[in-house]
Amino acid sequence: MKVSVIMGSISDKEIAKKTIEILEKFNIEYEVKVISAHRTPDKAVEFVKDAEENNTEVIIAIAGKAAHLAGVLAGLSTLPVIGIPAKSSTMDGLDSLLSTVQMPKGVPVATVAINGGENAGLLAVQMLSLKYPKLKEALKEYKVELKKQVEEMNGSLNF
Ligand SMILES: Nc1c(C(=O)O)ncn1[C@@H]1O[C@H](COP(=O)(O)O)[C@@H](O)[C@H]1O
Repeated sequence: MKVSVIMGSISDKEIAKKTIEILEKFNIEYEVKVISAHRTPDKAVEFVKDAEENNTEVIIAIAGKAAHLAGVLAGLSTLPVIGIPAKSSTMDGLDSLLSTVQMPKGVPVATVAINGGENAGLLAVQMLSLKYPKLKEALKEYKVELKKQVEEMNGSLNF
């Protein structure tokens, strides 16, 4: 079981960190690579060719601006691809959001929010939990944690 986290550029690193934190919390093996569909198209093809043999079960692609990375990887692979639009330009990430989410039919990319590193990690865990029951249990515990956090917010209301 492995998740591959692919960034279009090292400038997307802070978003990748948020994803990795989640994957580590759930003890999921991962790899991180910089591959650009624009700048290194050959590497994108090569990565997808090897991905399944290397035990990758979910691909997470982070890209800003004209964010074609997730779509290209999805076009090359039958693995689920989660796209994280990165806020990296003068357009506040709306450019990346639209170019990640607006895929033509036949090639879905599960797109999370702009800079949504955590949710991309969690979505990957949820996908894997269909196959690995231990992860399902861990996700249930995570939900309990979330509930506690909201209860604490209510406990500290002070108007
Ligand atoms: N959108 C893409 C792709 C791609 O889609 O292949 N490759 C790089 N990029 C994005 O360009 C932005 C600026 O990159 P630089 O800072 O390296 O110029 C980054 O957010 C990257 O993800």
